[in-house]
Amino acid sequence: QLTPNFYSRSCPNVLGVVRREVFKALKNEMRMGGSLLRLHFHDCFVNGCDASVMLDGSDGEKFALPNLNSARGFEVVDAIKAALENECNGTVSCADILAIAARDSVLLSGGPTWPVLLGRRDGLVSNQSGANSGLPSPFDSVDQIIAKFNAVGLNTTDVVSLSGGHTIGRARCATFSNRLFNFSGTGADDPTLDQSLAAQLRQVCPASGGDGNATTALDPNSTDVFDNHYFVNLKRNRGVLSSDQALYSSDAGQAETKALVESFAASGPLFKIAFVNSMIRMGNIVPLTGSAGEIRTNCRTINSS
Ligand code: HEM
Ligand SMILES: [Ca+2]
Ligand SMILES: [Ca+2]
Repeated sequence: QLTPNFYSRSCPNVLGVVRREVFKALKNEMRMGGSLLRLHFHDCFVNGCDASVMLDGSDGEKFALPNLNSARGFEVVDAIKAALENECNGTVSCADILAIAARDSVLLSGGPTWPVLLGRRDGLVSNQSGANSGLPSPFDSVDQIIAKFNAVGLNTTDVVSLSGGHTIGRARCATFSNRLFNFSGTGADDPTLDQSLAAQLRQVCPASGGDGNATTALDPNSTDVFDNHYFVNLKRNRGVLSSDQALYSSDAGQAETKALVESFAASGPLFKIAFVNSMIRMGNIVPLTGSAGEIRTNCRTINSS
């Protein structure tokens, strides 16, 4: 059972310390807000929110396809952890750090805030395979993505509201360039991709050669601001990932996701309320509590006994 007051006696400044470190990181690079939000998501979907994503080691989640050359922000988490070890050693879990840093990243990007529930403990294992099978892919259908959310206890509303996390951050060409050239062997672009955006994206991701790691904003024209513009984009066929656009355009019986996109596009406040609600639900995915797991000293390694 998580609670917002978990550290009120053992580490009363925890929230201030994390806020200060996240602020520093975003001042240096606004994109880090997106990277930290995504890290919490990738943690919670694999073995629950237990900081498994943080563990080093060649069979760890960091080497799974959705994370390799993609997940970022590990050094910022290290800095937060070091500051907290200084403040109240052996007390705050890496899993809770990821949850607070995600909340602060959203707030400092102009989004909503909420009381973060705390008291998670850190897990002892991290496997590539769990991340490969549990994390949604940008090439998944809406039905496949819903199934992966259902598998961790989240619903279709959570799929759409949390996809709104793509209102900030960036994506590499490798994750969407299949939409730009000879889409699914049709000889043309993805028909659900706006032509002028397609032309823009082809500048970033040229057909041949170029830098496969080049990136573009997931929410063109509102990159660093946590707003509902992402949903407005979807209504204009301006979603960057195929999995984004499919929430609105999929003809595979997804009237429900389309209706949710419509309502979040129409109302920023409605989106923000739904996002907060879903973030709390995501942060509750099978947390280790009580004496399960441990409080890591270094987020990258389990404690030696
Ligand atoms: C619904 C299924 C989802 C899919 C298929 C998906 C896929 C992706 C992909 C492919 C990228 C780009 C990665 C790269 O370029 O290497 C990305 C980035 C991102 N995702 Fe998602 N994502 C999903 C859900 C979420 C959720 C639930 C959140 C958080 C609430 C989230 C937050 C982000 C953020 C903030 C970025 C940008 C990260 C950065 O700039 O470092 N995504 N996502
Ligand atoms: Ca995890
Ligand atoms: Ca935005």
